[in-house]
Amino acid sequence: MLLHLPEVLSREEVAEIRAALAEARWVDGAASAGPQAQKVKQNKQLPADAPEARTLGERIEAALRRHPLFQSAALPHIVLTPRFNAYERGGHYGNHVDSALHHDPFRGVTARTDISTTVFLNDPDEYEGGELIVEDTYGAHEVKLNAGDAILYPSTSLHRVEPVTGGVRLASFLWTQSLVKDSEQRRMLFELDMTILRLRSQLGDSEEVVGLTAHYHNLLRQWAQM
Ligand SMILES: O=C(O)CCC(=O)C(=O)O
Ligand SMILES: [Fe+2]
Repeated sequence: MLLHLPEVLSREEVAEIRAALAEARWVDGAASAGPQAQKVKQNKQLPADAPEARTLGERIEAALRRHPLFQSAALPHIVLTPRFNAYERGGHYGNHVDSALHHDPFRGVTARTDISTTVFLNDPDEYEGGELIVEDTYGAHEVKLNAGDAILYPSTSLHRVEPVTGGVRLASFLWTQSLVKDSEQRRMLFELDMTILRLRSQLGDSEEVVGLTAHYHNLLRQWAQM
């Protein structure tokens, strides 16, 4: 499941984060990729252990955690500290799958990557190219969102960032270990949760709504792993 999260960051937050990124020290992104991804990666990143990356990353994480769709769709167990990348002058990231495990130097934890997230920090008209393409069994999906919006996709999917042929594409990206490892189970829980929300707004806490809510929690109890 690909999910668009609108307005994770406000316009003001985007502007503040971009101002801080303009002052930050950037390094070659290939250094932090595995052997396959390294060959197809051409971008810049903030060093994963840079103090300024931590402060900015924690702002992104707090904003995501406030977003009701993120909670429901990701069912986060561990959110790794968000990182930052920049693509310009033909910068791109060819087809790859994210490494199964990632270490968070700030928290000293290693997490399984179940869900990948990109938070866009530029509007689409600020750069040429730079689409995030995510492949799943239904084909290839092209994603280019407004500044402050985010996309969630299963970390199992092959994906790439097309060359940026004009302007600069800035983004924050991160991985989440979900309480529910299986993406189909997560999708069913998300759809059930959204349906219950709609029913509750129509019917209030009727007996049926309470019954479905019990099913939701009992399924989550079956499937959640910590
Ligand atoms: O820049 C993006 O949207 C995705 C980056 C990415 O795929 C990665 O760093 O693994
Ligand atoms: Fe990736």
